[in-house]
Amino acid sequence: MAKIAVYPGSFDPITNGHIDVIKRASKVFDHLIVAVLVNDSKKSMFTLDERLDILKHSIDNLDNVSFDSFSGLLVDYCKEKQLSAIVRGLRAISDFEFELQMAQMNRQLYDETETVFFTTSEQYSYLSSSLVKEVAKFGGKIDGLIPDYAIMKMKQKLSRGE
Ligand SMILES: Cc1cn(CCC(=O)O)c2ccccc12
Repeated sequence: MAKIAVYPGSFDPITNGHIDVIKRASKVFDHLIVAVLVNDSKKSMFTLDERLDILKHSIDNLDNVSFDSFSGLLVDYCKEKQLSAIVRGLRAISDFEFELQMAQMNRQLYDETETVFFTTSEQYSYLSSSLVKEVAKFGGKIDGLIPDYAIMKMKQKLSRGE
């Protein structure tokens, strides 16, 4: 039975740290779905379509990775697709408390899909999408932190004052 995993996130935008996790997880699972979480309560810089577009342009060389979006409970998505695992990335110990809480709640809700953690390369351990956006907003250099396509889209958006 093929082992299919989902890597959920807001990816607003994707960072090179996320990509590091995606590359690592794509080597472990038969197929990896990178799924953008639709969360209307959270103000995002990029729309859902823009985030999916950036993802597809940023990860075009892994043939066992696909893209999707979902709203509602992650475990309902896992149940519907009969997924083996939820992939989550860890940057530093500070990520662990929240991730452990999510993993234990998800197990309580649906104990058929395991949460599997991948540690990102230490060169990205300080990276977050929100910090990158903050730096970009003030004209700071973000080359090497997020994919070039994402940089181009972010510069477009910032130049429009969005
Ligand atoms: C950018 C980024 C955020 N996180 C926290 C979880 C998330 O929001 O996706 C990561 C975990 C591993 C690698 C990179 C990241």
